[in-house]
This record gives sequence, C-alpha cells and structure tokens, in this order.
Amino acid sequence: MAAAISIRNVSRRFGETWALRPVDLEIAAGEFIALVGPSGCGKTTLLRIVADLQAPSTGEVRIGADTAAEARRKRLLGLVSQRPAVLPWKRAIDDVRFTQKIAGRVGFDPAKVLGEFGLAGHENKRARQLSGGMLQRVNIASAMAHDPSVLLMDEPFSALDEMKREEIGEWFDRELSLRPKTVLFVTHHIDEAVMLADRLLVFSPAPGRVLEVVSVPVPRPRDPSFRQDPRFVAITGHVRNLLMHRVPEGRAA
Ligand SMILES: Nc1ncnc2c1ncn2[C@@H]1O[C@H](COP(=O)(O)OP(=O)(O)OP(=O)(O)O)[C@@H](O)[C@H]1O
Repeated sequence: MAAAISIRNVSRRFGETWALRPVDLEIAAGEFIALVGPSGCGKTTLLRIVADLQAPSTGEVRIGADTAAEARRKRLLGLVSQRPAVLPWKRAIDDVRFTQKIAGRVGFDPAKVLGEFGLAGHENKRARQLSGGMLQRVNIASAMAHDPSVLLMDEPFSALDEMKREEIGEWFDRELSLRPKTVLFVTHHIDEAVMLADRLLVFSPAPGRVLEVVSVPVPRPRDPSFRQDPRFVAITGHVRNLLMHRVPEGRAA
C-alpha cells in the first residue's frame, strides 16, 4: 500500500545556506508525526514543502499517489498555523463555512463539527468574543471541516498557557480517534510531542537534519496519566538528551 505521505530526499537551501538537509520518511495513513528541534532547524520549511507552499531544492513529496501540488489542488490538506487566522469580527460558523467554500467540499456539517469541538452555543459568536483556546479550536475545526486526509500543523497550541495547552492536546487526541487523519505537527514542546505522536522527528540545530526518528509505541488516544508512565519519562528524557547532544547520534531518518 502506498504511504499516506512520502518524503524522499527532500532538502532546502536558501542561497548558499542550508535550511534543511535531506530528509527521507514514509508516513502511514493515520500516523501522527511530530517535528521537534531548536529554532531555525527547518521544521516549518519541511511543513511548507509538504504543503506545496515552498519548493524543495532536492527531492519530492507524495501525498498518496499525488504530488504535493496535486494534493493542494485537490484540497487533501488542512493547514493550522500558530495563531488563529480568524478575523476578529467573523463568526465561528462562518469561518468553518468559508474554508469549506474555498475547498469546494462540505465534509462535515459546520454546526455539528463545532459542537463536537466543544463549541455548541458559540457558533454565532464573533472571534473577538472567544477565548484563545476556543479560537484555536475554531481554527482546527475550519482546517478539518472539508475532511482533508492530511493535517499540517505549525505549533498550533503555542499561543496557549500550559494548562490550556495540555487540555486542548488531550481533546485533540480524542478528536483524532473519531476522525483519523495523517498529521504532521511542529512543536518545541517535547512533552506535547510524546503525548500526541506515534513518531518524533528530532532535528539538529541549523542546518537542520534529522538526528533520530523516535517511536512512541503506545496506542492513541492516550490517557493523561501517560505523563506519569515510565515509558513517557524514558522517551522524553531520551529526546531531551538528543537535543542537548548528551547521547551519540542514533539512526537517521
Ligand atoms: N525565505 C527564506 N529565506 C532565507 N532563509 C530562510 C527562509 N525561510 C527560512 N529560512 C531559514 O531557514 C532556516 C530554517 O527555518 P525554519 O523556519 O524552517 O525553522 P524552524 O525550525 O521552523 O524554526 P522555528 O522553530 O523558530 O519556527 C532558518 O535558518 C531560517 O532563517
């Protein structure tokens, strides 16, 4: 079976400077991949290449059998950025409808999807009347409402405080079990990555290169008590050590 996403020898240079050294990765349908690493290591660059917002200097990306450009045209991708892109005066439900209109596809009923995202009764509120956590859920609802098979998320929870961030992470994990998607998720947060992901791509500092692909062999969705699990402690510790260069390099991607 074809991988949901194939990243083959993908690299990016800006002039003489490498932003991203070649990456190879096959991602299965429904898999959740977290990209972690220091600032400037190329995480956003890789995400933008998969989204066909940037061309690679070498290599190619396939979304199923499609090129990244074809996948973009077919609206197979949903994009979620750091800050909600909703205009302050726009109503939540109109934001969801707008992405469906652009996609030319109504995947899910907008009110139903907002309700499932814990926003029942808030559908007609304007963005400026919603809290940061609610707004980010509107943002994710909009990205998912046309039912894309792939979600590309660039530090989606970074504007939230620690508690909200954990809460929305747990909610998102459960949500994905109802509507499975293949996810590429950029984060600086090691705990968040290990809570949510099946595999972590751990990047070196610039010029970014994959130091190791770390698996989290625990079924999702995960109970919040997984944070106290010895496996969680061991994996987060290992990733921290990798990022601090305390262990010899492992297997490259
Ligand atoms: N359009 C561009 N022109 C020149 N250099 C760029 C461009 N976009 C990114 N870079 C450089 O490429 C490198 C990787 O950037 P990228 O934004 O992918 O890193 P990142 O890991 O996502 O960082 P952060 O975690 O801070 O968002 C950086 O050194 C950045 O300065």
